[in-house]
Amino acid sequence: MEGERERERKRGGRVCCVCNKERASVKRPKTLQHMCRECFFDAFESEIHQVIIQNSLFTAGDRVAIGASGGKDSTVLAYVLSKLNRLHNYGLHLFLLSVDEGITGYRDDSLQTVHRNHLQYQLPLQVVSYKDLYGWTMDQIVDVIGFKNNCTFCGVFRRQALDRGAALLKVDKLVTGHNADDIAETVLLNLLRGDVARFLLSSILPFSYSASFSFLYFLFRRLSRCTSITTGEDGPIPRCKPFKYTYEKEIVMYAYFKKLDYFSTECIYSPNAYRGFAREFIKDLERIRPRAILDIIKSGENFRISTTTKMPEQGTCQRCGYISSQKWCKACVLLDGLNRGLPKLGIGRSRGGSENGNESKVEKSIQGKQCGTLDF
Ligand SMILES: Nc1ncnc2c1ncn2[C@@H]1O[C@H](COP(=O)(O)OP(=O)(O)OP(=O)(O)O)[C@@H](O)[C@H]1O
Repeated sequence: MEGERERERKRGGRVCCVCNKERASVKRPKTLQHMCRECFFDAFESEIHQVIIQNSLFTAGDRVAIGASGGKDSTVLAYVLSKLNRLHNYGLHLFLLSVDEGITGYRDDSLQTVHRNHLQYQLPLQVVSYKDLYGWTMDQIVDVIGFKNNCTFCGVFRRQALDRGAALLKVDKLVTGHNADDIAETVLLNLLRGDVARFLLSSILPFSYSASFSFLYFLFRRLSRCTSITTGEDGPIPRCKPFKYTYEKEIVMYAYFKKLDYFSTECIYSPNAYRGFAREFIKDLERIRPRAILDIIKSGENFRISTTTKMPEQGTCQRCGYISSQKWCKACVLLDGLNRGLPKLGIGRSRGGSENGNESKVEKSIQGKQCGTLDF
């Protein structure tokens, strides 16, 4: 063993810290360990397996839809989940589920990747489109709403489209490729948008108690939801994030070394400077201290809603039957605005006319969702 290390050192390289035989060709971003490719693949896959087992994400026989965008995260997820399913006999029936938002020059290209993945991984594919479900493509929505609030429409519509596609496939669960960086980023963004410090301060003043309480309630609800590995258990289809603890850099490395076929262009309608800034900030922290990503997730997890807090009652939308705590679901409110030529109606700019216009000021102030939040 020592001889092997010595020989490698003389050749100017390092030996893999796991097998102690092969030349290390990877420095794991999460642990900074030097590993050979095969040991990196093993470590990467077995960590995801542990997350799946420890969190009881699936039950044998489950039908599971993988939200497939053609990007690196969902492509690696489809590949790894198929592999683990075979290797550990999970007994899952896996499907690819794609939402075609109708974004020319972006989603049409990435969908071609998904079609190839469907053949490469031999997984059945279901595609649902905004055009079929809502009568509008994102290109058409951007024509009327512009670039500023289009992510709100896209996020709300995608969330529902995934549920509708999952219902068509009759699946028990939906998994998405949200990774540790995405989750840390969302925790940070929710804190930045919510201005916790100010609200914590005002919550000690009696006259502003109820406003502060409702604000913290919404903030904590978002924080605990965005860090939960499984969400939507009270909704139509539970959603899981098997990559909750998987670093983005490692997903990219894995996809690169495995030569997986994925699409890597950013959405043309989502410049989102604020999220980009949070992303850069997290990458800077990671450079200094790789654990920072996991620590931020941990902090988000620690914001829990007290079990005595009254949750809003979950009902169904009177228009389309989708789950909603209001008379109309958010997608119907947005659609109503679009169809009436008042596209800003549902995004908190105008209150007029909406049958659903009884949302509190507090909820409105935090509902401007950006593309890529974990709320879709
Ligand atoms: N159009 C879509 N159809 C199906 N699933 C989607 C779609 N867009 C996003 N998702 C799911 O949501 C996850 C996170 O989406 P996000 O928009 O944040 O993309 P991302 O971080 O670039 O992920 P990816 O690399 O998989 O595109 C994706 O990994 C995928 O599982």
